[in-house]
Amino acid sequence: MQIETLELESFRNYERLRIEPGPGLNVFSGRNAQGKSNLLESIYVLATSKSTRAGKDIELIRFEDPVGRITAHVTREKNSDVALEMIFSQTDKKVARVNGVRHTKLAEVIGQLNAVLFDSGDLEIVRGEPAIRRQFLDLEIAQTSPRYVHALGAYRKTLEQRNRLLRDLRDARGSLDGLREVLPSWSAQLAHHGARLIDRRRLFLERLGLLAAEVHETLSDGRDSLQVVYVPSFPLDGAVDEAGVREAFAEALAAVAHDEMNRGTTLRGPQRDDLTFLVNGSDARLYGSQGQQRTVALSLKLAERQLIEELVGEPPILLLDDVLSDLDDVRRHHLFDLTERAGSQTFLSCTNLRPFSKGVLEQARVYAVSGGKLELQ
Ligand SMILES: Nc1ncnc2c1ncn2[C@@H]1O[C@H](COP(=O)(O)OP(=O)(O)OP(=O)(O)O)[C@@H](O)[C@H]1O
Repeated sequence: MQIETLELESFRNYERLRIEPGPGLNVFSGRNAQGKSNLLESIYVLATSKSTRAGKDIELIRFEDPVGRITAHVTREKNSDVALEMIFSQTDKKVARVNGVRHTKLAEVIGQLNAVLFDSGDLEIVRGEPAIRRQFLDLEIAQTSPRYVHALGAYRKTLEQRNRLLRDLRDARGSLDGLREVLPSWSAQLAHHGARLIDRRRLFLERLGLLAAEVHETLSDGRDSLQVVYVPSFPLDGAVDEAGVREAFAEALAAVAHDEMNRGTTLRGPQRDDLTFLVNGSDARLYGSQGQQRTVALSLKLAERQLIEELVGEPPILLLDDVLSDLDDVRRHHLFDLTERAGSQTFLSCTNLRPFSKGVLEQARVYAVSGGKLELQ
């Protein structure tokens, strides 16, 4: 999968831009606030229809302009080449075109181009709150599993209703017998939808954990080991499949039902899941150095890259937004080596070229970024 041409029109601080990136490493170097992240963001938006930085689509349109546009010509090994276009307007909904055919349902566009973004925000996956790790899990699994997206929606709805019931029971101080009678059926529904999420998360993490451990070993030059541990909110007790998880979940809910009625909220389930990243056996969130935490985040993203490749049959595009600053020389060397061997077209932003060896720069296409303009070096 490769972007042959990328064109931006009134996107962020780019008035007009057209580039023909190389098939391997593309480096975008420049001072702060020149448009490096904006450029990488445009590719991510084209792939996923969402920005991780913009709260609203109109933030993507260049100040004062009515319409912003991203266009790319993508060659793919497994599918025919594709022309992608995404248009943002101050007044209308965003529109995407695939080979000139207009789509307003963006779900039909996602997946035409696969990209994995690594930016400084990903560090929060390691050191932030559990909710960030759950969001990471949900986003990554959703990319390749529409079934998971459905289960997630159904679970959230059921959880909301069950919590409302528990609040009613708490506020009525147990006097509403009729309400208490319906709790088991809500618990069964919750266990039904929740088991699907938990089972999928478990399988996904098994695969991602193995891949991330391999990448991590290479990035740390064999010095640090990584273990990704799934921490569900109740013991899975050897449950081997979705039915087993459902049973364990239902039992866990029954065991805390009294407590839940007193507190007015659901105390077990995937909304309380967490992940632990063990580096050499210690929790990286609590004991890891910043460099080690960054290496864990980078390993997860590179593992995700590999998983997508396994699922779609060709390597996705890699977007590395200012990730070199906290890696030592050894990790940096391995990162370049890995991305090169992986065969992913890579877009990397940085503030200077010092971290690169001569050999890497000779192979790369290097652009200087200044004030929303690019110059090929
Ligand atoms: N919608 C917009 N219209 C015009 N300019 C914008 C828009 N959104 C952001 N900018 C400008 O883009 C610049 C930031 O660009 P970007 O985030 O790509 O920086 P960067 O080169 O990656 O810098 P850093 O190294 O600090 O991360 C800022 O000057 C900001 O004002």
